[in-house]
Amino acid sequence: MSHQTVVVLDFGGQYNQLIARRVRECGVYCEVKPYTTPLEQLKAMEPIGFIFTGGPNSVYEEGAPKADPAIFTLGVPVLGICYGCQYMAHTLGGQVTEAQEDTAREYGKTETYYDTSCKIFRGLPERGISWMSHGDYMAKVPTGFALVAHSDACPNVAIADEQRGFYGVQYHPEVNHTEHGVDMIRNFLYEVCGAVGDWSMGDYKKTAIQAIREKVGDGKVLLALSGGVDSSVAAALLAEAVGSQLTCVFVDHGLMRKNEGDEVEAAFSRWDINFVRVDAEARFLLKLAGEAEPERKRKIIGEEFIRVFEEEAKKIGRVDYLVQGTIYPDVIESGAGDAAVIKSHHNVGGLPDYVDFKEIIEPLRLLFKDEVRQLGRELGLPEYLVMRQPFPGPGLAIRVIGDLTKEKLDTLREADAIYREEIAAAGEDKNINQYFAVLTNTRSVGVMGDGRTYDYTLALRAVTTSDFMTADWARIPYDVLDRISTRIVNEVKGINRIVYDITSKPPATIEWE
Ligand SMILES: Nc1ncnc2c1ncn2[C@@H]1O[C@H](COP(=O)(O)OP(=O)(O)OP(=O)(O)O)[C@@H](O)[C@H]1O
Ligand SMILES: O=c1[nH]c(=O)c2[nH+]cn([C@@H]3O[C@H](COP(=O)(O)O)[C@@H](O)[C@H]3O)c2[nH]1
Ligand SMILES: NC(=O)CC[C@H](N)C(=O)O
Ligand SMILES: [Mg+2]
Repeated sequence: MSHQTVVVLDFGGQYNQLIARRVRECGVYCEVKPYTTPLEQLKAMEPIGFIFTGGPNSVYEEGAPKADPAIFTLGVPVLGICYGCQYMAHTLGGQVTEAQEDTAREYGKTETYYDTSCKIFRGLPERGISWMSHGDYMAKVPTGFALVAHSDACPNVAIADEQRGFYGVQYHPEVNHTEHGVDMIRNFLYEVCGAVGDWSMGDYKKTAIQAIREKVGDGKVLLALSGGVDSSVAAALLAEAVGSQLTCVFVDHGLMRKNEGDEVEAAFSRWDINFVRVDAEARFLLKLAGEAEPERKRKIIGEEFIRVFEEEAKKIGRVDYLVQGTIYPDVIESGAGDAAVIKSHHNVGGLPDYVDFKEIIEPLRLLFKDEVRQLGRELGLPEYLVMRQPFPGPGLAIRVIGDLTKEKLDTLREADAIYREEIAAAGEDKNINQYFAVLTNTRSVGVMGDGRTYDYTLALRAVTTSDFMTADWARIPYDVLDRISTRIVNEVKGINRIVYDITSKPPATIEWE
C-alpha cells in the first residue's frame, strides 16, 4: 500500500490541517510533520513534494523556526505558503523585512493578479481574490526566482523558480476565500510534483483499519457512542477492524433531546455490535447542580463521561482502549498547540487529567466533518445517519444558559422538539446544517390570557456550514418562523418570547456556550 506522499512541513500556522485536507481532496496522500523533523526522516518518506505552512513568526528574528536548509538540495519541489514562502526566500538568498506603510501589510480579501504562464496558475483566471494575513514583506527576491503574482499594494505576492520547482505564495491558497486556491494547490501537485492521484477515502479506511488492528491486537475496546455522525462512523470502522472485541457505550446523561435516548438505543440495537446504554441522568444532574459557568459545565461533563466509561470497562473485564469520535474542529477549538481556547469540547479540552485507560484512540482526529461523512459512506452507513446534524456531547447542558434544572431541561426539550418538527415539515431541514433552540437565562414580561407573565426567552439558532469551523445564519422564511413561534409560546409552559439568532461564526459560535 504505497502512495505518493506530500509532506506538509508545519511552521505553526492556523491552517496546517486545512492544507493537508486540500491535498487529500486532490487525491494525494499527505502527512503533516513539524519543521524540526530530521532531514533523514523526511527523505525516508520519499516525498514527491513539500508544502511549507504559514506561521506567526518573522523569519528575520532570532529563534524563528527554520528547517534544515539542505531540504532545498533534495531535488524535491517546494510550495511555501506565507511564512513558508518567506522562509524559503530568506534561506535562498533573498531578504524579508517588516512591511512598511507602502509595502503591503495585508489582511483579508485582496485583489490579486497572476502570471498564468507559471505552472501553478496554469489554466486559471489572470486575476481573483486571494486571502492574505501577513505583516512581513519579501524586500529582495532570491536569485533564480521570477515574480509571478502581485496585488495593488504588494509587488511580490508570488515567486517561482520553475527550474528547481520552488514556488512561494504570500497569501493562503488553502482557505475557501481564496478564489481557485485549491486549483493552485492541484497544479502544484499535478503539474510540478508529478502526482498521479493514487489516494482516496477508501485508502484512508484501509490504512485506519490496519493501524487499529496492529495497535489493539486481541485486546478489548470500549467505544463512546453518541449516535451522532462521528462516533457512528468510528463504530463502523472499529466494528470492521476488531468486531467482537468491541463494546459500544451510549451514555444517556439526561441532556439529550426529546426521545433521543430511545431512538439511539433502537437504532444501534439493530447493529451487529455489543451495545450498552447507561442511564446516568441522576449523576450528571447532581454534578452540574448550581454550576452556571460554561467552561466549568463542559469540564464537569467531560470528566463524568470518562468516569462512566471507566465503570463500564470494569464490568467488561480488562479494557485497554477507549475510542472516541473526536474530529479536527473539536481539537483546534479546544486550543491545540498554540491556538486559542474557544471552548473546551468535552472530549478534548474537557478531559480530566487522569483517565484509567492505557490509551484513547481517535481514528478521525485529523478529519473534517465532511470528510468523516465521506468515510461513513465508504463504510456503507446509510445516508440518513451520515447526514445527521451534529449534536454536542454536553447536549442541552450548553443550550440551557446559566445553571441547570430538570425543569428547564424539560422546557427546552419540548420547545426544541416543536422547532425541529416544524422545520422538517416545511422541508427546510435540507437547507440547514444544524438547528436547535436555546433556553436563555433572560425572563421578560408578557401578557397571556389577559394576565401578566414573567417567563423565559427562547432563542432559535439555525446555521449553514460545511465544516462547522465557520457558519452563516440560515434564512428561514418568515412564515415558518411565525408558525414555530406561535406553537412554542402556546404549547410550552414557561416561555413567552422567541428570538432568532442572526449572527454568523465568527464572530459568534454555533452553540451559545
Ligand atoms: N452521550 C454520549 N455517549 C457516549 N459517548 C458520547 C456521547 N456524546 C458524545 N460522546 C463521545 O464524544 C465524541 C464527540 O462528540 P460529538 O458530538 O462531537 O460527536 P458525535 O456525537 O459522534 O457526532 P456529531 O458531531 O454528529 O454529534 C463522540 O464521537 C463520542 O465518542
Ligand atoms: O461533541 C461536542 N462536544 C462539545 O463540547 C461541543 N461544543 C460544540 N460542539 C459542536 O461543534 C460544532 C461547532 O460548534 P461551536 O461553533 O459552538 O464551537 C457545532 O456542531 C457544535 O454543536 C461540540 N461537540
Ligand atoms: N500567515 C503567516 O504565515 C504570517 C507570516 C509572518 N508572520 C507575517 O506576518 O508576514
Ligand atoms: Mg454528538
